[in-house]
Amino acid sequence: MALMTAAQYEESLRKMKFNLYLLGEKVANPVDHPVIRPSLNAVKMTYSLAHDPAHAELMTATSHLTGRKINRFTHLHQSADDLMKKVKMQRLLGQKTAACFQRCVGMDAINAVESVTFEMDQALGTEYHTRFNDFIRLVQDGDLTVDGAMTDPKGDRSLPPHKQADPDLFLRVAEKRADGIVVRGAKCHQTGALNSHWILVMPTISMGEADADYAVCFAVPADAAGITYIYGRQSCDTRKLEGGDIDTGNSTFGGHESLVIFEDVFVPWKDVFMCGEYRYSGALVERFAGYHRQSYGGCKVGVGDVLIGAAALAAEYNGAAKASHVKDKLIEMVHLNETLYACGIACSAAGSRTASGTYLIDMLLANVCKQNVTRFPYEIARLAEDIAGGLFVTMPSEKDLRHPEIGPKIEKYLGGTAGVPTEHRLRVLRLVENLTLGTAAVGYRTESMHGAGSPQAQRIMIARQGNIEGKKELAKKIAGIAGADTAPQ
Ligand SMILES: Cc1cc2nc3c(=O)[nH]c(=O)nc-3n(C[C@H](O)[C@H](O)[C@H](O)COP(=O)(O)OP(=O)(O)OC[C@H]3O[C@@H](n4cnc5c(N)ncnc54)[C@H](O)[C@@H]3O)c2cc1C
Repeated sequence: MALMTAAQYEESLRKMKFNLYLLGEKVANPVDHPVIRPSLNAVKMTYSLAHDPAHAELMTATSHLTGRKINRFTHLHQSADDLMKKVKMQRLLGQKTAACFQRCVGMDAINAVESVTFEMDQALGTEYHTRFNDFIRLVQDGDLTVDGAMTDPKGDRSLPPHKQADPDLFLRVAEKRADGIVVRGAKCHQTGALNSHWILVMPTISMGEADADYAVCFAVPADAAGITYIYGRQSCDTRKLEGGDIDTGNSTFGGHESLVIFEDVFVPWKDVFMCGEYRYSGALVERFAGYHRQSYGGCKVGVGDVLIGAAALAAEYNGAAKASHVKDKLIEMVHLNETLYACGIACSAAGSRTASGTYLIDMLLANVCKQNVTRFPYEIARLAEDIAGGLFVTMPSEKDLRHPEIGPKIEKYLGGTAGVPTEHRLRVLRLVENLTLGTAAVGYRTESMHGAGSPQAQRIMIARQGNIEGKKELAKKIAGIAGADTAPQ
């Protein structure tokens, strides 16, 4: 089986035995839990669209390892065209779900680990890449969802891992055995962890020699013994427990994040892809972050398309659609959204081949892409809130709308343009709320800020790759400045 159906994917998750806590209670069945279910539905879309002939070109690829047709989320990019198709696929899924569909972190992680392990084996004579290819075959043939786990709790941000008051604040190798390693620590903010079959753990920062125990990369079944999940709260999440389908804004799809704790988890050597080679941790972090910064030039754009559509509908439903400032605000939203897309496509088109054959995005452009992502969705959300009017945060609940006595009063007083049902107006306003302040704002706003690294992380990469010295030489030549300067650097 190289392509699972959405139903097979759901069944495969039912067989997982997660040790999960949500709202202070142990959850035996995450698949049917009303708080979690929308996030499963979003990942399911990555499976169902792969079977739709209309989307097969974006959603599937040919494995360079087996020659079989696989889901693009399990593919190792073999060309710049593959990189561009990835971004287009992410936009499509953002449009279909208006939420985080979670499968990108694993795709970005496998691509980063593949090229780095190749380079490690070439330089060090290790066998990490051979092992990793076996893991990739498993993922591709089984059409598995992988959680890309990079972010450690990090404790005191001014201290490296080995200087933390608690040695487990970065995930580490606690014991090396003949048959494998035992790891301890945690990963925070893990997107889609409970919708994943495997976790691919990577180091979170560039490490030095004293942190060699923390320079560890491995894969582990997501329900392995010793792993505990504590489900992350999202704004307005308990609305999903109230019944109805208006107040959630998007009752079908969502995303999720989780705190994942590893307490002496055993990993056999076959699934270990870095263990102490601290010099390679920086490259792994940079490549994973680079791919993920590219990803946002697709997924956030697709979600942005839905938000722009919702704002346009809100204006139509309250009679303001023809106002020139509203039209101009919608144009500005499109301009910002397409700028993000242009960045995602550009860093893909300018991608290049790594030593392993896997294609890597242009790092400078991917970092510029993400830097824009830390800003533009906020502006798009601001404009959507402007156009929506205040009702999207003050309107009564669905239960009030359905109430025999007060429902008709809501119908009468909260209607907009004649002929548009009040319920339609309220539904679209709840969607705006969902994307700007509700559960989906986790993905659309704060993940845009911090996901794939906080803004400063991109500025460091831009400083490193921006070639200011080269630009100075260009200016000197044009200005007719010859010879060396003595000005302090
Ligand atoms: C919705 C969401 C989903 C995510 N999904 C995933 C996922 O699937 N997998 C994954 O691995 N990670 C994931 N992340 C984690 C993401 O990569 C981190 O949030 C990001 O790297 C920032 O880390 P932090 O949240 O610990 O913030 P912090 O490190 O606490 O940063 C807060 C601020 O402090 C600054 N700062 C931090 N350290 C230093 C320092 N040493 N010196 C100077 N300034 C510093 C930062 O620049 C920032 O301004 C997700 C995050 C979010 C919000």
